[in-house]
Amino acid sequence: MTDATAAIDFETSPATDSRPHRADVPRFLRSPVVFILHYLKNRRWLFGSLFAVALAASSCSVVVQYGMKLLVDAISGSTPNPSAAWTALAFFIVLIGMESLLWRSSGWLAAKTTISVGVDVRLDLLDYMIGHPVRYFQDNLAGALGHRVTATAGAFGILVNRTVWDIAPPVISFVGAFIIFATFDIWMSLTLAAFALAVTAGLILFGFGGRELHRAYAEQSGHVGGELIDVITNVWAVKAFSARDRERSRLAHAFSREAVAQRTSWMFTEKSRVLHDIMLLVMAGSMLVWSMLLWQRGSITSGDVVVVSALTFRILHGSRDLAMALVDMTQHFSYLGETLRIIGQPHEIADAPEAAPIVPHEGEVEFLDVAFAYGEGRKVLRDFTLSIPAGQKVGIVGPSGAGKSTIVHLLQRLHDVQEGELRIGGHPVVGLQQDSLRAAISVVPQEVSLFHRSIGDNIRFARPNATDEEVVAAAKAAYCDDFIRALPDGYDTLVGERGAKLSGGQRQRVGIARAFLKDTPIIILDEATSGLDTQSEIEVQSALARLMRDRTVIAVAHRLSTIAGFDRVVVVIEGQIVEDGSPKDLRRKEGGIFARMWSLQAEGLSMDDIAASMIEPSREGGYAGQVFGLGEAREPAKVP
Ligand SMILES: Nc1ncnc2c1ncn2[C@@H]1O[C@H](COP(=O)(O)OP(=O)(O)OP(=O)(O)O)[C@@H](O)[C@H]1O
Repeated sequence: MTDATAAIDFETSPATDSRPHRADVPRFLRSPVVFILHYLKNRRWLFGSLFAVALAASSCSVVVQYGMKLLVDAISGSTPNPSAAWTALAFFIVLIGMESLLWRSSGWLAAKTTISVGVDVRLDLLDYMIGHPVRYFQDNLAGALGHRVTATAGAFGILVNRTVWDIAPPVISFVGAFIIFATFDIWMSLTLAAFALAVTAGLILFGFGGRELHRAYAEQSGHVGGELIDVITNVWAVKAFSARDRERSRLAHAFSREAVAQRTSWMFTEKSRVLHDIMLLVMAGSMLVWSMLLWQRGSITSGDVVVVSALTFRILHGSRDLAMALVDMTQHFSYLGETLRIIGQPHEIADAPEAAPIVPHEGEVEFLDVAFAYGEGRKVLRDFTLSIPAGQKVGIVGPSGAGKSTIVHLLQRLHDVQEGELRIGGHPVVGLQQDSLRAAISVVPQEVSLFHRSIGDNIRFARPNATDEEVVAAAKAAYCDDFIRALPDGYDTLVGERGAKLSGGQRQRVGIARAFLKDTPIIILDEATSGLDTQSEIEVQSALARLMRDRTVIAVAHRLSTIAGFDRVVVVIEGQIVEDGSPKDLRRKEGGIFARMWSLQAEGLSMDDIAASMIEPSREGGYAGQVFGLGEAREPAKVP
């Protein structure tokens, strides 16, 4: 992270003690202009030098033309003057050398500045982006976001480089030519100005006309890129369904649509070149004729004719670069604006300014009258109260959609509660920094998320400063050590994309090893053993049993057998606790829901089959929550 990022200036609204805090967006992400100025200001001396050197180099290139005029005048006059000719030549050569030196210096400065800003931009955008909730990454594809971050860094470089190399030189040439032409004919200067402005404006207008074509090509190209990646990612399905030819012709279709869009966009650029060539011919021809007439009348020298022709060509060539640069820059500018709109949205969940960097050491968890809904949707949790003393192991069970995962997500503060309060170790979670809150919780999810790095690094991800011995100890505790040592490179073996080279059970155990290494007072098991075969489940269960010792555990479980040994089971239906007690007591409870779930699962029914068999459809035909025999159980549950 750069200093700039570290000092990100969050304008904040006054925070209250217990309400969630919504931070405003850092200033530099608010508009493309502010964004660009932010990075220019961060390296003001380097960028200042870059622009100064570029202006000096452009000026030099105009003066070089003047040097040529002096040389021609010295050798072509009626009385040749060798000493003036040699001086003019020396002046000319020195200027050419200076111009090269200045342009090369500008190249060096541009490389130094834009490359480092490219690093900063990517880190800053990534840093801010990671603060968005998980839902944001579900709504915006990961590949598209990654591409946007990289392209934005590129866009900044293009905007700077275009300004330095395509805008500064023609503008300086124009100003220089205007001054030089004015020394022999002011009307010539004014005509040149009018012509150059008309050519540039005409080309810009024409260029804007093509924006839609270029945009259509960019869209097609992005679409085709996505299709190609989709096929490669799903190569298993392509092979399994013998779909090679089908997919090939599907892609051929997409490629040819892209080719049409590309050709149209390219041809438009060619048309603008033709237009420019015609303008160049008319203007350069007129200026040359005009200067020749002035020379014929003896008003100007041969050198003046040379400088008029050289500068006219220079300006006209520059005008095309200028027009194209301006069109291109507006496109990059709007891309930047779009990126800032997507990435620079306010964080839904942000640390309050006074949030404490305290890592809770006690594993006590309290949900106090919590209500929660996703967006404007129905309430997923209502009047939800649950107190879990430190060290207790609680299983949360219930049908699909009951709100079980929501409960554990709220605990990690992936969302903020809308009513009530959530406390961990006695601290309201909204009063803690998110990083310190999460440092107190280890999560073993159903799908452990692994990086395409070595298996050792993946375990160490939980605690980057852990020693090799600690990593191995965690792996041993999670029953991973044996299988890791059997891998070709042991702990250095790369695990493949998202851990593809490991089995489901092995991935789970790596997840458990991470939790051992993180060593937190609270453990969340989010359906950690579903989807495993019996052998894997036995291994994972043994690892979990060790992990859970002396910690608070909250486990979302579909298979009731996995929580049979827990201290407590909470049955949740439609966001409310309907039963709460030890698994032993609940299993024995006459007519109890858990007892019926248990016996139905023993008969081989899944949790959803059980839920369906226990919920009676309402008269309207939907499930209105008419849960059999839940009248008493719907009373707020008591902590055992
Ligand atoms: N990100 C989300 N945006 C909108 N609604 C959501 C989101 N996540 C969950 N829901 C909804 O909230 C309700 C509770 O979901 P939750 O995932 O907590 O249930 P669950 O009990 O864990 O279900 P399952 O056992 O199927 O995982 C469901 O109706 C679900 O559709």
